[in-house]
Amino acid sequence: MTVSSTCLTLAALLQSARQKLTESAIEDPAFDSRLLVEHFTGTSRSDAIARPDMPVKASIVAQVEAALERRSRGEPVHRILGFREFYGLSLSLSSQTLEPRPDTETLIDGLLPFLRQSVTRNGKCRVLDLGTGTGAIALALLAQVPEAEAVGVDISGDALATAARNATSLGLSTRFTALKSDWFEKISGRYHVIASNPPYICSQEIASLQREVQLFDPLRALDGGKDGLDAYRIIARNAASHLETDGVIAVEIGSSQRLAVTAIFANAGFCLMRAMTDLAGNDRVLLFATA
Ligand SMILES: C[S@@+](CC[C@H](N)C(=O)[O-])C[C@H]1O[C@@H](n2cnc3c(N)ncnc32)[C@H](O)[C@@H]1O
Repeated sequence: MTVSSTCLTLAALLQSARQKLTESAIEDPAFDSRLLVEHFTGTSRSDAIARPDMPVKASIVAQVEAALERRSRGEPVHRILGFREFYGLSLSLSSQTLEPRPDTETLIDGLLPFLRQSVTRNGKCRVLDLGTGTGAIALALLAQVPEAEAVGVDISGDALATAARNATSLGLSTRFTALKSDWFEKISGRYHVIASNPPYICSQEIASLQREVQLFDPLRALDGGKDGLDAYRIIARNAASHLETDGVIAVEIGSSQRLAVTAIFANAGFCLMRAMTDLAGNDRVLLFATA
């Protein structure tokens, strides 16, 4: 059965949407179809239980149908919705922003104690988020620590516009500055926290990524150069000039990069304070301080 652009009940729409995504071999058809139907119908999970016979207008059914078509062709569900949740915040996406991943929330968990310590010690905390994308890291930290301020750097003007929009819609714009810069090029001053989830995939591995990632996440957000480590070398080389004495650097890494990234930062004069794994138990975040 395919979704047709006629009036349907909510239950029938949910069922046919799920069936379409199952037939298209989408990995989690139940989850994705529910997200799309709820978004376009303005309903919630409880409506599906309490009001299964609720009529859905043909025009809304048509919107769901178009979204299912996009999903069937491989477009990630959050790209279709135009937003994704990150650390409890709803963040708008654009074509030049990476979709923030749940694994990156590990970096927020690792950094929050340092932001709070810095506020206790200094009355403030200045954060530099290198490669800010949607603003995910900076905005999640600002939302948790009201005394903190952040500069979000990116090389993509489109990503910075998206990050600034997200800051405004979350009521965080007075503490967030979006700055176009090639890593540290336009950075002046010192920060208590330098955070980054840089591109870290080896160039030659990009072609073998999942099609959702390869086709819909921007290449600039993924490609870390020949060995995937280009951005870490730049960050490690420049961090000392922009870190407060008792400051902390936190980087997200690929699951096989722990030793290589630790060596890059050690050579630049930093010691590993903490290594953290993600929800799947893979190495994901490293925190460094001045040695
Ligand atoms: C993996 S994405 C991370 C986005 C976001 N911080 C997150 O965690 O969801 C890497 C980001 O680095 C940015 N980037 C790539 N090269 C850059 C450069 N030379 N200078 C500044 N930002 C850069 C990309 O545009 C992208 O937004």
